[in-house]
Formats: sequence, structure tokens, C-alpha cells
Amino acid sequence: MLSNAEHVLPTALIVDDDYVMRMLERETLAQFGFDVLEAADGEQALDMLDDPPPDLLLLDVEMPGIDGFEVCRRLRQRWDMARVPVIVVTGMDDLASINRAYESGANDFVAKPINWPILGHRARYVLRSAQAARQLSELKEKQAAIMRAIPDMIFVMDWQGTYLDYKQGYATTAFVPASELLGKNMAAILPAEVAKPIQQGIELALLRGHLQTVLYKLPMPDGSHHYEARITPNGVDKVVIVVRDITTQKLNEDKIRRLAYFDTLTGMPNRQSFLERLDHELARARRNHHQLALLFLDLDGFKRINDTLGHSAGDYLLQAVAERMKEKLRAGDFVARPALDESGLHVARLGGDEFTVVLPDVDETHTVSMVATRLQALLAQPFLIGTQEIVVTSSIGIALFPADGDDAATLLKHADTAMYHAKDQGRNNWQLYHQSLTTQTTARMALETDIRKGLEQGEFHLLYQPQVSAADGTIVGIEALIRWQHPQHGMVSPAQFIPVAEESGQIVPMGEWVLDTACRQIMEWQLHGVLTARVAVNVSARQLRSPHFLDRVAAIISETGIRAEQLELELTESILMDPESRQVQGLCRLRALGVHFAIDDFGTGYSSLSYIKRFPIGMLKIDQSFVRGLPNSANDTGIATAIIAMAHNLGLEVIAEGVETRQQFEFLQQAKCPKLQGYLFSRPLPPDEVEILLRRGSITPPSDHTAK
Ligand SMILES: Nc1nc2c(ncn2[C@@H]2O[C@@H]3COP(=O)(O)O[C@H]4[C@@H](O)[C@H](n5cnc6c(=O)[nH]c(N)nc65)O[C@@H]4COP(=O)(O)O[C@H]3[C@H]2O)c(=O)[nH]1
Repeated sequence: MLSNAEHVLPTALIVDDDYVMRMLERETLAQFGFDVLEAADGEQALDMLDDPPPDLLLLDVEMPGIDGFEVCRRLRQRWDMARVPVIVVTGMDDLASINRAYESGANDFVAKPINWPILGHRARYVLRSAQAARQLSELKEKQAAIMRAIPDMIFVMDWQGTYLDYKQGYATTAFVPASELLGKNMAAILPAEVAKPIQQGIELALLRGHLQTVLYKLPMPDGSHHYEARITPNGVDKVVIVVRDITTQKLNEDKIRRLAYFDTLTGMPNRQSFLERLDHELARARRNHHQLALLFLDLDGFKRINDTLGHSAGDYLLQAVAERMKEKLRAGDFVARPALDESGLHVARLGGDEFTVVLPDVDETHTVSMVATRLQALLAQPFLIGTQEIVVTSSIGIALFPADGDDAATLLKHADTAMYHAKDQGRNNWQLYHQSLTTQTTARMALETDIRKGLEQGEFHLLYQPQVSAADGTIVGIEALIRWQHPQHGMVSPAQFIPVAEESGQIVPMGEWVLDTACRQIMEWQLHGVLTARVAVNVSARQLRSPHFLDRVAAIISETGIRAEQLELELTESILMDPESRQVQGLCRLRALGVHFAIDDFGTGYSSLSYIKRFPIGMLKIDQSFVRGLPNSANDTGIATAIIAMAHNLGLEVIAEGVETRQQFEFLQQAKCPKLQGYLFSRPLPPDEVEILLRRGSITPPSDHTAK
């Protein structure tokens, strides 16, 4: 083979039995820049092919042994010699010998007598053209390999869109078989809406001289396929079009888009999509000087449904809610105004049980209130989950553009605030945002922060209020009540901070602190030899739901060393209305240890007997709202008397709280209420003052009508 190294001469192998001819040929080729090797016959020539392989052979035809034709034929059978140029030297210039030479694989021939200067030129020419042919063939092989590796279809077309050549990519299915394409115009093959943009692409590619891309879709037997055609000029009047099937890529893009913009559970637009849509609608409303309404809807008590019926039921409910909203909100008759038709209402799920509805172009607040009311009525119709009918109500907060905010984030925040206000107002209602709500929310957030700091910095303490025997004033119990000495605001009432602590979850550490402090106090009084009564501690709903509550109570009892019988936990009726078997069992476990349970505020809630039976309740507390009306209000006297009778019948203890006057005391005494608590006997006091009372053992109420 011809070496590419610059200074290496091409090698010519001269094969001739005539020594003189060999010598003359050698001289000639050497002058033309060849490195010459010589063989005296065909056998010798074939033996010399390997070391080093020649770049050209000059082959005499008539030789003893195997002749030049045969040498040429055998040579061509070797793969590495297939392309070595061979010039046959023949004395026979008849046509038959020349044909034989070519048939044997020769590239050229020279007839004797030889024209020596021409032989040199010819050898060089044959060498050059063999070299070019080899490069061309290598290039073709490379191109074929590349073509085989390309998944795309490749077309060659003229400037008018006529198919000139075609290659089917391995990963693409032909719209029409190749045999039917060639020579035809694209307009006769492809649908007009596809042929037209491709034709434009061809013209632009030829005009501008660079790549044009056209995306299109074709119907195929297995459904629509998406394609990307890259059109590049090929000469002045032809183009090469590489067509890729991008169906999978398109599907993936759609999937990504769906994941990014749609909620997977309900198929509704998600938060991201909602925010973008809201931005868009706000820009439109700004341009047109229109009002826009944002409704923020939250299902009431969804957590409870999730907790009691399980997450899959919760998911199912959310899907059903979304389905109903999508279906009904789209219908033109949901909102009478034409502006709020199918394209005018945008519904989205923000996450959890929160949904939003955007009403663009609402120029009357009346329309918004009508939509909110209808939406609530729509969702209030029962849902069927499995075999169970579920009724959910919803709370809606509404913020209006431009009155309540100029951008999406502010409107959303304000609609959310209004929704919380609707919850505070007893749920199942809608509320319009108002500036004062933000003030309330800010104050509430500040309070949450202050509570956290207050807990860290020991700003809370407990007061203790004695409970006495109605018969003789003996102290029979004590209720622990929390107090907060705020560094700036002074004494803050539990009525103010307990609901906030409850909502924010801070009631859990706070309640634990109360329990721990009260138990330590019990121990201290016991060490001082004074305590005989048990101490009641309030427990909130959130505290009781916390998974570690029961273990913590047991741990605090054992850590402080008190007897469990010395502790009474006061639960509210509402806690017991949401019974989970876990809680019943847990409370029974604590009761088994000795802990007492009382129901606080008895009579204000559902007052159902069934929960009293299920829970290990030992004591009912008549709420002070009933005591306040004694003895004059017929209603209150009736309720108080009924509770006392019921407690006696059920074998429960009963105590009336909030006893402030002598008349209330005497009425309750006559009604056989055995225990009393209230300002008439003592206000809540610090531990040392309670200790003095405990030493005394009993409290005599003042004879006049004024509380202490
Ligand atoms: N008008 C009037 N009021 C009387 C009279 N006698 C007692 N009180 C007040 O009535 C409330 C009785 O506590 P409650 O019903 O459990 O109601 C409590 C209880 O629900 C809650 N609370 C207090 N301390 C705690 C606590 O440590 N944990 C929890 N979770 N809640 C607590 O805050 C509520 C209010 O507590 P306080 O402001 O301490 O109010 C106490 C007490 O000071 C009276 O004769 N007249």
C-alpha cells in the first residue's frame, strides 16, 4: 500500500522474465520517483507481495510458468491486493488480449514496443487514480456506515419538492413506501397542511443557504406521529431533508408539562399553573380596568375524614370534589353572566384540601357572592365514598383585585386570610377579605412568637383554685390554672392565649409544662405535709391527640414521685366527641394507674351519655355559664338540677364551677351538689397562699353576697 509518510517513495514491482526489459523499466520508473522491486517470473512476484507490499505492479503478460493474466487474477483474490493498481505490459496489442487483461483485474495496459517517457507518466497517473478511487470507496463505506447508524429518514428533493432519493431510517416507519415516492411531488403524498410548511422550508433553505426546521404531525396506523424535518441546501436547486420521529419525545414533553402544571391526584391545574394563570388574568384585568375575584376554598374537617376513614377515602373525596367542581363550574349555567362561561372560570387545586377559583371580569361583588354561595351548595350535596355517604362543608375566603391586592401573591395571601376568618366564623360560610383581618392575623402571629419565647423564658406560672365540699367547706380538690406574665402586656388571660397555643400546636409543650409543674407542686405540698386533696389539670384536645401524651403523663407521675390518684385530668366534652379507640384505651390505661378524669364545661357541648359510658370519667363539672343564672333563671336551675341528678344516677361525682354568690351556693347546696368551686370560696392563688388554706383544711364562705 502507498504509504502516507511524506518522504517514502511509492514502490513499483516490475515482473518480467526479460532482464533487459526489467532494467529499462526500472530506470524509467526510478526517474519518475518510484522505489523499484523486480521479479523474474509470476511465482516470484506472488511471493514478493508481502514484504513490502508494492503500491503498483508492472506486469509482463508472456512469461514462463504462470503468465501475467494469471498473476493478476491470483493477486486480485487477496483482499489486501484488491485495489493495487496493475499495468499489464503486452506485446499483443490485439483487442482480445486487452480484454483479457481487464478481465483479470488489470487497471491499464502498455503495448510493446514501449514508449518509455509515457510509461513513467502512465504509472504515476494509474497510481494517483487508484489512490483517489480507494479514498472514494473508503468514503462511501464510511457514509454507508453513518447512514446505517442514523435513525432518521433522509430525503433528497429538488426545489419544487419532488422526491429524488430516499433512505428509510431504522427507527422510523414510512408514511408511504419508498417505491411510491421517487419522482413524485411531496404535495401528492403528504397532507396539504404538512406539504405546505415543508415546501416553504425548502425555499427558505435554498434562499438563505442554511438549515430550516419544520415540525409536523402525520396520521399513522398506530396513531398520530410527530416529526421534525431538518432541511439543508444540497447544491443550488436541491435539498437534503432529515426527518426524525419525535413522537416519544413529544409524549415525554407532554408528560413533563402535565406533571409540572397539573395535580396528579385530581388532574386539576396545580399551584404553578394557577399562579401563571392568575398573573395572566391580572394583566388582562389591569389593561381592561376590570375587577377580578379570587376564591380560596378549604374543606371543613377534611383532616378528620382522612384520619377516620383512611387516606384512600380522603383521596377519593378530593377527586370527587375536584370532579364536581370541574364539571359544574364549567357549565355555562353555573354563573349566569356570559363573561363567566367555560373559559372564564379557572379552577385549581393548590394542595391538600385547598382549591382556588379565579373569576375574571367581575364588576359586581354580588356576582362573587353568588358564585361562592353556589359553590358551597354544590359541594354540600352528599358524596358517596364506597357505601358511605359523606357530607362536607367548605369555607371560602375571597380577595378582589384591585381592592385587596395588585399581584397574585398578595391576593392569594389575602384570600387565604379571609378563608381562615370564615373558619373562625364557624366554618361553612364565605368571607370577603378586609384589611382588619390582616391586622388580626399579624397580631395572632406575634402572639404565637411571644408564646414560644414565653415558654423558653419561663414567663408562665400556675395558680391554684381550691374546690370545696358544699357541706362543710372542706378543701376537696384544687384546679391548676395557667397564667402568663407577659414582659410588655402584663397579665394575659388564658382565654386569649390558650386557643392560639392550641391552634399552633404550642399547647403540647405548654400542657406538658403545666402537668410537670402541677405534679412537682403536689409533691412539694406533700413534703410539707399538707396535701390531702387531688389536683386537677386542664388537658386540651390537641394535647390529647399528640401521640406521646399518655406516655408523658405516666412518665411525669413516676418522675415526680406523686401517686396517680392525686392527679385529675380535666377534658372538655368536644374532646370526647371525637373518640378514637386509641384514646379510649390510653385513658383507660391511665385510669388503671389511678388517674382521675373529669369533664369540664359539662352541659355546653353535646352532653351525650354514650361517651360518658365509653370513657373512664369520674366527675362532671357544671359549667359556670349555668351557675351564673342560679337561682333565678329557670333554664339554668333546670339544667344544673338535671346534671346533678344525672351524675348521682350514674354514680359520678359532680362539681359546680364559678360559684360567686351566697344564693348560688345555697341553691347548689339544696340541689345536693356535693362540691363547689368559685370566687365565693377563693380566687386562683399562688402555691404558698394555697398552702396556708390547705393547712387550715376548709374555707368558710362569706355570709354576704359578694365574692371574695
Ligand atoms: N367568673 C368567674 N370565673 C371563675 C370563678 N371561679 C373560677 N373561675 C375561672 O374559671 C375558669 C375555670 O377554668 P376552666 O373552665 O377550666 O377554663 C379554663 C381552661 O379551659 C383554660 N385553661 C386554664 N389553664 C389551663 C391549662 O393549664 N391548660 C389548658 N389546656 N387550659 C387551661 O382557660 C380557661 C380559663 O381559665 P381562667 O381564666 O384561669 O379561668 C378559670 C377560673 O379562673 C368564678 O367564681 N367566677
